[in-house]
Amino acid sequence: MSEHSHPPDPSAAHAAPPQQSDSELAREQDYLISARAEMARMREHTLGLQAQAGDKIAGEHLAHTLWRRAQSLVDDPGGTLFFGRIDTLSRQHGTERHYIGRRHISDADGEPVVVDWRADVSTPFYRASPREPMGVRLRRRFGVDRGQLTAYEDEHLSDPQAEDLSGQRHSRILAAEIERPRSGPMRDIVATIQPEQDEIVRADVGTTICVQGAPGTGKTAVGLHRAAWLLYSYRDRLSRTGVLVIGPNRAFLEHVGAVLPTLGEIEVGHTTVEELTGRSHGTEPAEVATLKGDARLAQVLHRAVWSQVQPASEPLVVPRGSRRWRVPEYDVQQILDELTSRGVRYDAARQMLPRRLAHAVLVRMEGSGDTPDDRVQDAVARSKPVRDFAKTVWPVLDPPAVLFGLWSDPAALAAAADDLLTGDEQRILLWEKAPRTRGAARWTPADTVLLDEIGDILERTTSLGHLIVDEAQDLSPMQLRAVGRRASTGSLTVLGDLAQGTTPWATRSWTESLEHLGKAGAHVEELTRGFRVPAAVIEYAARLLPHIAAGLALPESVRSNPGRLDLLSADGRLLPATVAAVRSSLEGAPGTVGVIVSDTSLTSVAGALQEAGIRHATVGGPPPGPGTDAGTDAETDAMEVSEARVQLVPATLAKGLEFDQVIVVEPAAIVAAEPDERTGLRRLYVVLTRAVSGLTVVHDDPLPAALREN
Ligand SMILES: Nc1ncnc2c1ncn2[C@@H]1O[C@H](COP(=O)(O)OP(=O)(O)OP(=O)(O)O)[C@@H](O)[C@H]1O
Repeated sequence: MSEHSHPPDPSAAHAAPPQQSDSELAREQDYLISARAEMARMREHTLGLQAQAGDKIAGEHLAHTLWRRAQSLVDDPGGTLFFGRIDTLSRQHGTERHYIGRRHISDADGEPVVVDWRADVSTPFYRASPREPMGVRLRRRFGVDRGQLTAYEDEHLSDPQAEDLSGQRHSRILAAEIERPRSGPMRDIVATIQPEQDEIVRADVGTTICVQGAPGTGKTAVGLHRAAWLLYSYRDRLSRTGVLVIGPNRAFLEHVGAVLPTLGEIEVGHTTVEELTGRSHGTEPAEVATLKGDARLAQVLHRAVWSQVQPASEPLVVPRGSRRWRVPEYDVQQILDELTSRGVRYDAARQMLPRRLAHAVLVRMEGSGDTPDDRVQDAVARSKPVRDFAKTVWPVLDPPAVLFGLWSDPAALAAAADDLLTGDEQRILLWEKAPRTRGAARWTPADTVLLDEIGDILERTTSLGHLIVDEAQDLSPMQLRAVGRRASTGSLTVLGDLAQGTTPWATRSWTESLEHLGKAGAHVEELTRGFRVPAAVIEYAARLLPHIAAGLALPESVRSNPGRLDLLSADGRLLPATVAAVRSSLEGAPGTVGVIVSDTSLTSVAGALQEAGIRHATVGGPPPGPGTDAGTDAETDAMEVSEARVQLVPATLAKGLEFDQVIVVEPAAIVAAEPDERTGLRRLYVVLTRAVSGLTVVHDDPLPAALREN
């Protein structure tokens, strides 16, 4: 690699002054200026277009599309329109040069000035290597600061002497991006997507991929960029069928929610797994929730629904004029048997029943010499005797009624659970005291997943085009089924880390999870290079791995900064020591400071920070009670999490988040807050791996033994 500009150190590449003396850099800067002018021209052109359509609604739609297009062409003077360039040589096209940016820009003749990073021609920018140059002679990466190009780095890939320089250790620009202190919500990584990540991002639309990866290996980033790439590459299909991102909680979605809009994709839904299946009000012991998440429940529910179809115990009798037509029980039963074995949903079959019964009546009419036509069949199907008969043998159901029946009636549960659940298991599922009506039932989160399953047995759930499921290791088999049925005709990107599973029902194997998702056999890819956590911190956290997920590969930090790790014993003064650690982090470096505490210590730590005058916001909302930041400090209270440098984080909401510096308060309490030690240590592993620059562990109680081992 030849480097034509010299940022003082890797992490300062963004701040390096423009190299005005370098004529090549100046030429590239001129190109950027002309690209900006072309983009302004494109915007002017779009603004000048009139929305002319056949009718009012089409006109409004077109006007909205034009407005959105004009919005997407607003230039951000603080950013750059391209971050890379490739010069390629092919027999077909000769020498070509492409500038790679976040969006496509063309000149007045329609010739590309900047190509979208998602276009096929951009692929070699991410994947080419000296071993496989993909026709690339030159790959150039640009250093950028406040809208200016500050540096560039070249790789001459067709040079047989060239070494493989794709790793960030060799690229200051790449290193600078990775080492950048974190502040605010997650950003896109389009300029620096790595080859192994790019393979996942650009996998074909029909491909379901499962990505196992240690903390900070870029799973979330890859999933979001995959969504953006899919929408670009299959726009028509996916804007019709939809793309949805599913994350563990709202705090996580706020952290990642800006990435897709920055990439120009505003129509991707973001939801939590709980929101996916509806609101819940009740709580229950982990043991019960775990059982409700067991895949056997799918069969129990299936039986509970289909057993509502009653055996034909009476003939169908339909009076018409002076005649009474009679369909005997065994003929009715044949119709019921045929409908139950067709593989259609309960409601679809129920709706077919009246016509089937009417047909049986018509056959009898014909048998006695009548010549009834379709209208007669319709009339018979709609007649009261047929409708009443159909309703009796094939009742209308709704999910709450079915679940209410199971949880309140031991006989009903026993009939459906039969050989599937033990007597003890059935006992813990039953309500101790059943609510009087199903409207009064306080459904728990696990119940809502079961209601969703019943809903799907009754009526097919609409499938989307693509789903990105993050932190998927935490989903129960029944939750996985709920996600999977929303991708039954689409595909999935499943992201997670077995070592970070903190629910009682966390998955043990991706093979199993994929089966529950309805995508058995889908490819599992492992990412092992860590872009967030520096070596000193990841090595410390990895002491927990043998206790939480033996067999998983140690993550390899690719950060050149080894990071800072401080273990502080508080000597009985936990809160003052925490405050001091926060102060020192604030003074020591720029970027966010995440203070991660056990959920039960949230109030006391919030009080201590506030007393010390440290402005902060609490992830998930301020804790209740006096002496906290709720209501007592208007300034703190009003602060958005995304704006706060100091963020107080309950350990249960830390998953998926990252902070420039992290202070973990009292690890023993974080472990003890979980129902068992393994889950506690997994929670600790999650919180210890949130730091980009430095980790401080403040403790009064002894550290968990697993962390003391070396
Ligand atoms: N190719 C890359 N270039 C620059 N930064 C990257 C790259 N890949 C990942 N990162 C950064 O590394 C950090 C971690 O990424 P991300 O949150 O996607 O990891 P993760 O595997 O989902 O982590 P976790 O399992 O801890 O939630 C983010 O700041 C992300 O922007």
